[in-house]
Amino acid sequence: MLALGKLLELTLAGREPAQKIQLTVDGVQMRWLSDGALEVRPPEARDNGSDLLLSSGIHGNETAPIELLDRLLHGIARGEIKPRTRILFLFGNPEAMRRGERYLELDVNRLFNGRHEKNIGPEAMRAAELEQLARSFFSQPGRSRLHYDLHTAIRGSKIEQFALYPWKEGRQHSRRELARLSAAGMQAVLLQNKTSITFTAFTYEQLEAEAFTLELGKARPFGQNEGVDVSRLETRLKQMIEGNEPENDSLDGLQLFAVSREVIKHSDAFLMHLPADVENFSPLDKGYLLAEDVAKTRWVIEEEGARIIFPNPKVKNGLRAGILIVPATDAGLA
Ligand SMILES: O=C(O)CCC(=O)N[C@@H](CCC(=O)O)C(=O)O
Ligand SMILES: [Zn+2]
Repeated sequence: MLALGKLLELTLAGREPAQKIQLTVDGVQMRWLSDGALEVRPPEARDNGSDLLLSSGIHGNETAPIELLDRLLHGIARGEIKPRTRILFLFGNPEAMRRGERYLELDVNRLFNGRHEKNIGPEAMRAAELEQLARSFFSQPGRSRLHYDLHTAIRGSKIEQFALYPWKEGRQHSRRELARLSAAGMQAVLLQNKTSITFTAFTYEQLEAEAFTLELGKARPFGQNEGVDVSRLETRLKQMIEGNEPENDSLDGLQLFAVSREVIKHSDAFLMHLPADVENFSPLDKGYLLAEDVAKTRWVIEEEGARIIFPNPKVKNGLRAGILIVPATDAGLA
C-alpha cells in the first residue's frame, strides 16, 4: 500500500511523510497537506464534480469514525476503491487522538465560526487550520460540496445512529440529503434552527457545503468498536466516493427532531437532575425540573414530547450542557 494511505499511522506517530504526493495504480493522486490532513484527487477524466470532506477525530477518543476513515483510505491507496470524487480526509485533533482524550484544553468542536480567534492554545490554532483546509478544499466553483463530520457519543442512545443538520438564515434543509443519510443507516436527524460554533456549522454556514455531524454509537478506545456498526454508512460512503450511489429520495422511517432549547451552563453552581447513565433521546415529562443554575435559573420541561441529547454537566461554563429536542415534520424541507 502507498505510504500516504497510512495517514492514521503517520498522524498517531506525529510524523511528516518525506514524500507528500503519491499516485495510486490507477492514477488517483494522494496529497498530504498537514498533520492528519490528506487530499484525494481522481484523474480528471473520472472526476464527477463532487467534493467530499470526511472528518473524524475532532474528539480524540471517538475512535470508530477514525477507524472507518482509515479503512476507506487504505481501500483507495490499494486501488480497491476507485474515487470519482475529490475527497479531503481530516483527523481533527491529532494530539487528543494520541492521548485517547476528547480534547486537551478546549473542545475543538466549540471553536469554529469565529471562536478560535477569541481563544489561545493548540486547539484554537488547530480549529483555525481546519477552517483554512476546508475553505481551500471547497474553493472550486461549480462543484457539489458535502461534509460529514463523524463522531461517537459519550453515552448510550435510544436511537443509535443520528445526524445533526446545521442551520443558516434563508437556507432550507435538503430532503435529498436526508434520504441519503437514511440510506446510510441514520435513524434520526436533528434539524438545527440557529447558528452554531461546530465544524459542520462552519462548512454549512460559510462554505455553502451540505454538512452533517453524524453520531455513530458510543465512544470506545481503538480496537474495541465491534459494538459500533458502521457497515451501512461505510457502504454508502464507498458508493459516494465511486460515484455509483443508488438514487433514492425516500426518508424511509427517518425520525425528524427540532431543537427546542439548548441548555447552557452558566456557572459552577449548575446542577443537572438526570442519572449519570441516562441515554440520549430519553423522554422527559412536562413539569420535570431538568437543571438549575446560579441566580435561581431553572430549566423546567414545558414541551410536549421533549427528549434530551448530549447531557453533560461537566462542560465549561458558557457551553452547551444538553439539547432539548421535540419531534418535527418534513414540512420545511426543500
Ligand atoms: O456525547 C456527547 O455528549 C457529545 C458527542 C459529540 O461529540 N457530539 C458533537 C455534536 C456536534 C453538533 O452539535 O453538531 C459535539 O458535541 O461536538
Ligand atoms: Zn464528538
